[in-house]
Amino acid sequence: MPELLNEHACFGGVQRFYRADSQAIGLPMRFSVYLPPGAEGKRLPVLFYLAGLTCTEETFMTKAGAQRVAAQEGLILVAPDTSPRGAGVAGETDSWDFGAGAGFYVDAVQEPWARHYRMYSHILELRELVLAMLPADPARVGIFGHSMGGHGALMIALRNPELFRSVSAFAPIAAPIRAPWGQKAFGGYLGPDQAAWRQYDATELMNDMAGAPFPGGILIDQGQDDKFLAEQLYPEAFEQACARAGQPLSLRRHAGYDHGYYFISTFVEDHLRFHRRLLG
Ligand SMILES: N[C@@H](CCC(=O)N[C@@H](CSC=O)C(=O)NCC(=O)O)C(=O)O
Repeated sequence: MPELLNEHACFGGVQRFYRADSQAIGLPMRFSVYLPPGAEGKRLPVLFYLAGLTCTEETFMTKAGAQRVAAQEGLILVAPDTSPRGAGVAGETDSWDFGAGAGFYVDAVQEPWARHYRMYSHILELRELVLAMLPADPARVGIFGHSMGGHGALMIALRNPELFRSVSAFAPIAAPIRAPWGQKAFGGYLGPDQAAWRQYDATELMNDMAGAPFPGGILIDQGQDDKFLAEQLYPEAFEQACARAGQPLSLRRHAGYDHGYYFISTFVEDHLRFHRRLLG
């Protein structure tokens, strides 16, 4: 059973932080949950948020300001950590864009990462755990995220449209195969064979689609003053792949906004309402 580490009243609901043994990771993993008011005796929609490089299960809950709208909309929010912690891999905390805090939501197959760095499987396992422990409706689960996690949300949703009914992202690393961050992570976790990287690249997955996996649309917000935009993010590649597949996409470009949580907190309400509308 998950261990409740702490909880805080928040907008009439409760903000909780948990630790639970992870079969996928082989270590305890932390995650956070926001439970809106009035959940007793109900089955509520659930929205997973995947955070970016250097973040933890706390970042979104403390910085995005999402709980007020989640309380209004009756949405459960769940935020996992971004990597295993304390895996004991030599050098895992040496860089901020690979290793600890940078799991990239893939299942590593390269040593020495393959034993614990299995974040793709962890997200799917956490979905099952959350559905079993919370007043959650398994037919109404959405996913979104930011940067590394924005890409993780797109990629996991595209691979599992039967498990996630809605998907959106803030400034995702939309085509990681083309990005220095993605090349470093996929090379390290998956090895040199780039053919094996495609299964974890949202743009490549969308390029392979014969039709729209999310006919209700996908929402992406992107700041135009994002210092990572030109080198790392490639939203236009994902946009072209969606157009090719006939996937409706709302890619909103915002002048003046950067990559950080001031940007996310500005538009998070739109994302929560977007998911609530699609999840019902
Ligand atoms: N240390 C880095 C900056 C790291 C950073 O910007 N992380 C982003 C996610 S980037 C892609 O996944 C983030 O969300 N940080 C947390 C925050 O509170 O802003 C550098 O030196 O540039």
